[in-house]
Amino acid sequence: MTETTIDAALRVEQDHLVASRIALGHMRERTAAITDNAGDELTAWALGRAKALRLADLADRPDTPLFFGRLHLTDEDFHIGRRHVVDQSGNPMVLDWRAPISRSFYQASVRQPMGVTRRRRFGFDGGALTSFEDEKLDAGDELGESSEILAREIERPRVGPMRDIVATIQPEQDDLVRSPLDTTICVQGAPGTGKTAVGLHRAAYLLYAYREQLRRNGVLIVGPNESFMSYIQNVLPTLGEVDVTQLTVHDLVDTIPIRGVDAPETAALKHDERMARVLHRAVWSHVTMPAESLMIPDGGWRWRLGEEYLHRAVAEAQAENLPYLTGRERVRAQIVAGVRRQAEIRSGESPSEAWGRKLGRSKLVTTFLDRYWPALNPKKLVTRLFTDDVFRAEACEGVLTDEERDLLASRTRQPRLTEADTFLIDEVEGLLERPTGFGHVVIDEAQDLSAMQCRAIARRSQHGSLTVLGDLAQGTSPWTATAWQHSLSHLGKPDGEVVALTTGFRVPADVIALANRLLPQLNVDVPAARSLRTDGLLELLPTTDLLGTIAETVASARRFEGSIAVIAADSEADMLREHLGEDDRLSIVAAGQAKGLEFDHVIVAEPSDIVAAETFGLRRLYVVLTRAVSRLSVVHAKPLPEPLTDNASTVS
Ligand SMILES: Nc1ncnc2c1ncn2[C@@H]1O[C@H](COP(=O)(O)OP(=O)(O)OP(=O)(O)O)[C@@H](O)[C@H]1O
Repeated sequence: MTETTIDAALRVEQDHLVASRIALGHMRERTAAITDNAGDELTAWALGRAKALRLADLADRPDTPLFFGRLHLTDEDFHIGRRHVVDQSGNPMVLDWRAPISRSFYQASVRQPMGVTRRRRFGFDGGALTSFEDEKLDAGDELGESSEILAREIERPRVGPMRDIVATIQPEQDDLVRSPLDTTICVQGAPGTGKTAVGLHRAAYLLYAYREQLRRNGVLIVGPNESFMSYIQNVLPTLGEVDVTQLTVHDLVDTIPIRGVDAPETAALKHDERMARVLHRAVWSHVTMPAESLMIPDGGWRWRLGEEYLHRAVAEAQAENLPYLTGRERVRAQIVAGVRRQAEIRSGESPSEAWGRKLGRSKLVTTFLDRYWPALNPKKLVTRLFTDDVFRAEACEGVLTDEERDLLASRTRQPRLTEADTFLIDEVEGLLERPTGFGHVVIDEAQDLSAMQCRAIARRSQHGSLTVLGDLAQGTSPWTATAWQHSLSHLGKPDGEVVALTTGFRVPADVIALANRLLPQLNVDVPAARSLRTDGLLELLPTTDLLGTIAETVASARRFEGSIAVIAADSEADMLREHLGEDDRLSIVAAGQAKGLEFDHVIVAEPSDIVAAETFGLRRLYVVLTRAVSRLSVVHAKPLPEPLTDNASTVS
């Protein structure tokens, strides 16, 4: 195309963008005009909520493109964007990226054109359309990873929270994003390969493709900590999905105040899967077989339920594998049924439902249940496990060693409950009653979850599916996963498929090459990342004045656009924060908090201290080094950790 035909074509596209924004405005007006005070209060509330969600979905964000691509099929063409936009007569102006036709925008290739003759990608500056790039697939013309628009997108300076990648999702990512609702997938992705992005886009895709199903039970996103949650929290709303629950794994079970801290070996034990067996036994040890008959006065009658009948009622409820409290109710119902049958035989008619309810709730029946199948309080039960030696010994017998059992013992009658205890209490709650489950759960940084944390998630996704995201090489928790199969079993989805992502979109090639030197020593079997990015800067800066060199490096980092982070061992972060200050562009980040985040320029302070600070220190360093989007400076006064010393010289 000549310069002028390109300009003319661009103008036509810009006009289409303006027209689409106007059409979206009309759609919003039509939605706003829908009356929501029809019917009873509940219907009006439901309508009002649906309308508010729809309006939020139709919000125009002037700083993001309404469409980012155009597909020419043999005899029709479509613009592809964030949501459906139709004109006043209902003709499509923009197709939602999640619609079935849009799939070919992400997947079509010269080898498999999927009916696409030409694919156009648009370049944007904020919400303004500035360029386009064509691939004439029918003429054998395909850009793939060499697309300049893709390069610009992954090289752009990062500011603020995470953005969506909807315009440039790559084919292998798209396969994961569009996998069906009934499939659980586990993505083992090297740093910066887009795991988090894929998980969030999958959530948005499922909410579109299975809206009715998911409206009932919803979608949950689980992440490791608050800073990570706030980093990702805007992605789904910009994709039009506002009705999603986003929680840290701690908030998922957060019902009691945490006042204590466990010794490391006690915490590790409490997070071990064997605790599930201990708790199961502790709960069910409360059920005993009735050793008496029950006389029930009812008006002028006295009904008798024999020991054998009651025995059978308890045994059958126990055999049914129901949640504990449902089992208790089952026995109550059997008692009522037994009396009802006698009353029917005696009088020839069946007593009313209200009679049955009253009888079931009577003091006599409840006292009987309290003796043989008592109601339980999860917090009290867990506390008793720590404080009652006999109870603990019985629950742990044959499951834990004596030393392990003793680790659970509390020295006080009122032990201060710890973070690990919240998962034990949640496990007990799950044994008593099934929690309401989500239709789909996305779990990020899943390699760090313990067996008991996985089980807490499993309880909330029993009838739903999962997207499990993580990287075994970045596992740093004391109970970090060593194989995805274990995590998937604890998550209740042993058949989930494990898929690897290895193309890196964040970390420049030189930086990933440095980080990859650590991989052989991380004791995990994962494929290394290859970077799509050949730009970037890596410098190793030995110094005798650590603080001075860090301050100088920060000053020179400010010459470039984008975010800067100084990442240091947790114990040093406060001191550095005091020394360097923080502002819009500069963050001082404790190594323990860096997971999942990214910054244009990362300055790593004294890597050997980061390694020395914890058991999985080398993995922590691997996480820290791979946070860099464009530039990485490693400042050190002590020798570098051994794997980094090979050929270590200033590289740029
Ligand atoms: N297809 C893509 N197009 C453009 N940018 C992408 C694409 N995929 C990923 N990215 C960008 O790459 C960066 C890394 O993505 P993301 O954080 O999802 O990776 P990750 O695998 O979760 O990384 P880590 O495990 O290191 O935390 C983000 O800035 C993301 O926007």
